[in-house]
Formats: sequence, C-alpha cells, structure tokens
Amino acid sequence: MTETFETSSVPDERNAWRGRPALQQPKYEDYQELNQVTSDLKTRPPLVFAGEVDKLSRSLAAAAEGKSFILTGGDCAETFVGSTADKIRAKIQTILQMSVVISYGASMPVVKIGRIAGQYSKPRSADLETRNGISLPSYRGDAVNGFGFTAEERRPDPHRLMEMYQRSATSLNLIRAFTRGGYADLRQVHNWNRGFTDNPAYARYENLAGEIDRALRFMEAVGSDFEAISFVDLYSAHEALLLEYEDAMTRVDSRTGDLYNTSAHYLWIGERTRQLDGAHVQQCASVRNPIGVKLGPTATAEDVIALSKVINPNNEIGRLSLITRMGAKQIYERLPQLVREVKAAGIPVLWICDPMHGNTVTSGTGYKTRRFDDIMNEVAAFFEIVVNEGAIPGGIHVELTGDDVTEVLGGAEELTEDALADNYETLVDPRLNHQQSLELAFLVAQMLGKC
Ligand SMILES: O=C[C@H](O)[C@H](O)COP(=O)(O)O
Ligand SMILES: C=C(OP(=O)(O)O)C(=O)O
Ligand SMILES: [Mn+2]
Repeated sequence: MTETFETSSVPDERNAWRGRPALQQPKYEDYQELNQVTSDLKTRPPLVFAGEVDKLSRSLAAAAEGKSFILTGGDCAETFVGSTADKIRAKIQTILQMSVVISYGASMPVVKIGRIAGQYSKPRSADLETRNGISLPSYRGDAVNGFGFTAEERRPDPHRLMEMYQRSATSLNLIRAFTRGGYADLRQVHNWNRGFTDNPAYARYENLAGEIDRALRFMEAVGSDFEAISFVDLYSAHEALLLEYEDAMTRVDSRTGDLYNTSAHYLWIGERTRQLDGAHVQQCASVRNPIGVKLGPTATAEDVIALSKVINPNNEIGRLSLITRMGAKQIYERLPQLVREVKAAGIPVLWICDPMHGNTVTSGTGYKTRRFDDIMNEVAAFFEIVVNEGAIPGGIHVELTGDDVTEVLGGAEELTEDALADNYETLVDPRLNHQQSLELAFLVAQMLGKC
C-alpha cells in the first residue's frame, strides 16, 4: 500500500495529552491566533515519513543489542537565521566525520541523528529574565519568541510555529540532498577534513582518512560494489516540547492506522517535562516514533520502569532510549544503581550518554560554558559503568556545531575563559566546536573498541 497520511479518522490516543499538566509551554496572548496557525500546519505535508521512522526504529533496536552505535549531535537551540546552507553543511560534515572516526575505530556501524531541522524550542529554568531591573519573558527558542531583550521580541508569537515548519522543511531538503547527492560518499572522507593539520584532532583524522582511502582503493581494485558507501541516512531529531506544534504534525499512517509524529524521525522528552502523568509523556506515547527520555541525577529506576510502561507497553527493543545526563561529578554516584535496577526489571532500553547537560557552569567572565574535560570524563565513566553493570552503551547525544566557536573550555586547543568572548554564538547552551567534536569521537572509538 502506498504510504500516505490522513488527518481524517483520528484515533482517541491522539488527544490523550490534552488536559494533562503541560510544563514549559508558551503563554500566548491570543489562542485563536494559535488555532489558525495549527489548523494551517495540519494541512501541510509531513516532514518525515513513516517508513523512514520505522527504519530508524530498527537501527535503534540494533544499537540496544550492541550491534550499532547512535550518534546524535547538533545545536542546543537552532535559530532561524542560523539555518543556512553553510552552517547546516558544517554540522552534517562534523557528524559524518565523527561517525567515520567511531565506525572505523571501533568497527561498528554508526546511526547518525542530527539535532537539526526542528530543534527550535527550549525549556528554561526561569520564566523571566531580568536585566538592569527589567524583567521580560525568557527566550524559549525561535519557535516561541525572539532573543532580543525587548517586550515585543519576547512576546510568544504563534506564527513562529509556521516558520519552524518552513525552516525545518528547507533544512531537511538540504540534508536529503547532501546525504543522497554524493557529498556523504565515503570516498569524500579526505575532503571533509579542514583546517591545519598542526591541530591534533585534524592531524589524527587525516591519518585515519588516509587509511580509509587505501582500504577503499583496494576494495575498488578487487571490484567491490560501492552503492552502500555513496549515501548515508541522517535522521532528524528534536525535543518534543511544543505540544501544539507536535500535535499538528501528528498524522495517521494509512498503511497501519498508527499515529506518527511527522515533524522529525526521533523525538525526546526533556528532563524538565518527563513527569509520568504529564502531557509530554502522553503525547510521545501515542506515536510510533522512537522516543528518548532525558534522565538527570534525580531519576530513579521506579521512574524509568513507570515511564516504560506508558511509552513502551509492548517492550519493543529500541523504542525507548534513556539519555542520561548526570554530570561528571555525580555519574559514579547515580548511574550504576539506575542501570542495575533497570536491568533487573527486564525492560528493554537503549542507554545513551548526554555528557553536556550535567556539566554546565558559568565562567568567571559570565559565560554559560562547559569544561571539555568534564564532557570527556562523563563519556568515559558512562562506558565504564554501563559495561560494568552488564548493559550496553548504545550511543552519545551531544551539543555541537561545525563552526569554530569558542563556547566550551579546554580541548586540544586549550580554550581559556578569556577566549570564550572571541566567538561565542550560542543563544542557550555552549556547544563543542568542530575540532572538539572530533576529539570526542576519538575517545568514543577508543571506549567502544574496548567493549
Ligand atoms: O538545553 C537547555 C538548557 O539547559 C535549558 O534550556 C535550561 O537553560 P537555562 O537554565 O539557561 O534556562
Ligand atoms: C534542554 C536540554 O536537555 P535536558 O532536558 O537534559 O536539560 C537539551 O537537550 O538541550
Ligand atoms: Mn541544551
């Protein structure tokens, strides 16, 4: 049967989230205006297709069994003006390079997922931001309001949801072109590198690319079929935060009658919105997309078991990923017991490490930043702990950019507090720059190789 999406006969689960407590939502002035936008969105074509989502689900199942590894990366908060061809290409290139480093180093297929084409909304710690005695609503991502510190900019505007859709569509179009049209061909492995090879990460990558090149030339010489290396699958992902947007993009798959959220392939529920009876959990439970849940240091095995009952009642492998973000200081205290008890409960989960969100600090110069060493230490600890408990370290989830930003302290180039000001671009959380991302990939390859 041809895959189409219909909005007509809508199953009841679709609306089950309504009426549940919904945290971190914009407070719109005019809900009629919101309804106009969401009615329009409901008529728009899906951004992703059920068949693609199902393919990703199978790959996540493989990762849960240790047969592949998940790499999720991209901005903390995408911006509309930052959704340009150059910036998206640089992010894709970074993800491709990291996955080559990991799969070559650890002989493991890497499933590539971008926090791209939809990561436009943010949960915030505080509803208001105060500067010089003036308080305004916090910036909640370009899908909600503007970053500029004026009342007008900070007013939540429902029309931004339509722009989120449009930007996501053009970004996905570009991703599809890059990953299908020759750019992602493994024979381009050298061309993805850039910068000077006196940079340790680039030099290391250059060596590895040389080895891959020789192997490919050998394969070519013996007449291998190169179809499989000429394109890659790069899936899209974002935090499923804005309930009305995600609802408008949820469609019935005509092949099966099942609901799919067609705004992205993979969706995750944030640490701040993972309440068992909350709207976010209910909404994600109703769709067939694979779902991730962020878990901070207060998460317990009881939380996870209860969440699994709601989100993954049939215990499908790969459907539920647990994205732990404990922080380098707390991981040894929190993660071992969590993994042990979840394993003892016998529920299938995919363990993923987010080494970013438990390691946020403010620099002496006032920047929101992270230490590269903390990030590396949390990843290394994650592997050690998960393996020790007899479970499988299935992936990493990181905030990165393909650009040479100065947002995370340290790394081979030893970025200092003073250097943060040079090229600090993020509107919310600090991201690994291009070379720090590669350095992390080498660590992952090493850790994975030991498993
Ligand atoms: O990824 C995002 C941030 O950690 C989250 O939005 C909270 O940030 P805040 O504490 O600056 O509000
Ligand atoms: C807000 C985020 O994470 P968490 O929900 O883990 O704080 C994020 O991934 O940007
Ligand atoms: Mn973030």
